[in-house]
Amino acid sequence: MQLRIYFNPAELSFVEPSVDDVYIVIDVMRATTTMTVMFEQGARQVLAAQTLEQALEAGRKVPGRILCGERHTETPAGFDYGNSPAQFAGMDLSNRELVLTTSNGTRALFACPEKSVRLAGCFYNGVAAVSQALEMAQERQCDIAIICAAEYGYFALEDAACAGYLAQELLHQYPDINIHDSVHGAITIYENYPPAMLLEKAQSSRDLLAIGQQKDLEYCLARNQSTCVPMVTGVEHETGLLQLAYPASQLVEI
Ligand SMILES: O=C(O)[C@H](CS(=O)(=O)O)OP(=O)(O)O
Repeated sequence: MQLRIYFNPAELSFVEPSVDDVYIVIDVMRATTTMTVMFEQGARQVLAAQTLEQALEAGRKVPGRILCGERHTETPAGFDYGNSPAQFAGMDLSNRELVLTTSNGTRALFACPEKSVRLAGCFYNGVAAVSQALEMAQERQCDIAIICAAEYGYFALEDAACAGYLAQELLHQYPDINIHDSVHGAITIYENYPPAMLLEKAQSSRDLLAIGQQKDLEYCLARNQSTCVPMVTGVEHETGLLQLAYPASQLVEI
């Protein structure tokens, strides 16, 4: 079994990513942290949309869906909520369906091979995400890839550091895994930029602080507070949105 890390979803277009591998997509600030919190709060399903139009259409099709997301951190017109994990942590989402479109995280899910196993990982669910990925990779006898969502196509320090954290945990759980050069790089980044340092140095932290979202940072930078691991379970045929569920008993297609 091999582990590779992609620091930017665009790297996938230079290789032939295998549809059989298990992909952990990381967008620490904030999409994959937000998804994890949504399921913690009881959500039945989260539908990831690439565009605002797709999200609005999915909301129109099924009354009762909650429309969430952002563009440049702002809640788009016609949406119910933004992309704040702290806000969702205060809501009862029992049995609700949410539609989510964000600048980087939801797009990264779409960048992975269609029909591949995709898990949403972050500091908040780190150990659980790694355990789930490992279990699935062992069952399928496949490799694991960690995809950093990055920031508008640019390297994002917090995603790379989180990838290093997950890789360290994976090595702890399965020391025999073969690691690619990218893994050494990510672990070095994590060792030099643990969450306390990311709070100060990561551009995304500074951006969230500037708009008064410091509460979000408490969720995004906290390690292992959740055992929820959102997973892509299929595609909604009418809209093309990716369906994410947790727990596995709610799996739709895969
Ligand atoms: O909502 C977020 O934090 C970001 C938007 S931005 O990159 O900070 O402008 O979206 P995400 O897709 O969660 O990275």
